[in-house]
Amino acid sequence: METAAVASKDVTVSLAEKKPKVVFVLGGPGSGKGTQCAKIVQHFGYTHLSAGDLLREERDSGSENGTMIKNMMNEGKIVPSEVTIKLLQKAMVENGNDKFLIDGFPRNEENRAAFEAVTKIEPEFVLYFNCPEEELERRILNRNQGREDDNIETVRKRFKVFLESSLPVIEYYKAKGKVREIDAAKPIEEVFEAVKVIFAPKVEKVKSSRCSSCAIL
Ligand SMILES: Nc1ncnc2c1ncn2[C@@H]1O[C@H](COP(=O)(O)OP(=O)(O)OP(=O)(O)O)[C@@H](O)[C@H]1O
Ligand SMILES: Nc1ccn([C@@H]2O[C@H](COP(=O)(O)O)[C@@H](O)[C@H]2O)c(=O)n1
Ligand SMILES: [Mg+2]
Repeated sequence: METAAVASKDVTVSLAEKKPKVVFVLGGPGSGKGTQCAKIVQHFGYTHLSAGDLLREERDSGSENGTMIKNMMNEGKIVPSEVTIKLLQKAMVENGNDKFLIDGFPRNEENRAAFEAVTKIEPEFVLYFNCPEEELERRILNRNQGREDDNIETVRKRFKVFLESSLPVIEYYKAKGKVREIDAAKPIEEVFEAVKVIFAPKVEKVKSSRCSSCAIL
């Protein structure tokens, strides 16, 4: 226990020194977070960390938390923040990159407040994929990736948790002017066109004065 606490402190210190740039990626189950993150990685050099994928790896690793994670996921419930944050911290410290897309996190107020308190990292912004429930259900039931939680009963529970616990987090960041909302009901390439606008470097507006070395106004 003492060793685990020390290891966790070391990770926290390393992360504080690294000061990574973080973008949170949120949206209902099946809204296309993973699909769009893969594209952002290719075009904009971020590293994609999916909280759900990290929890699935931990569940399957034979760790002491495995059974608890499995039960929570099958019920569509949110795993205690301590577990998820340790996995995210470790993944960020071990990775050479300094800019991360954190997909599916923070899922509730507890996730949000604990991440901020432990890591002292404030996201650059929150990318929010907004999509109606009927479309989410259609996508999840056609996904065929063998996920135990991709069944109609669990999807409905996950969507309820999204409305009750995750939307308030999005509202919290909206009030801080940090949410970039995307209509995720459109086809994949159209959604990515909207995503690109958000990630593309902003070109500074040229002042309307005469350029001294050329004839441009
Ligand atoms: N814009 C889109 N239009 C149609 N299908 C899509 C779109 N985006 C993603 N999909 C498909 O929907 C399914 C869910 O997408 P994805 O896995 O990216 O969602 P997610 O938000 O990561 O879901 P989860 O929260 O369950 O991990 C996949 O089969 C994907 O190919
Ligand atoms: N912050 C999180 C993220 C995910 N979970 C659990 O994992 C399930 C799947 O997540 P996806 O993002 O891959 O859909 C989710 O339903 C939760 O059970 C979590 O607890 N905390
Ligand atoms: Mg996903």
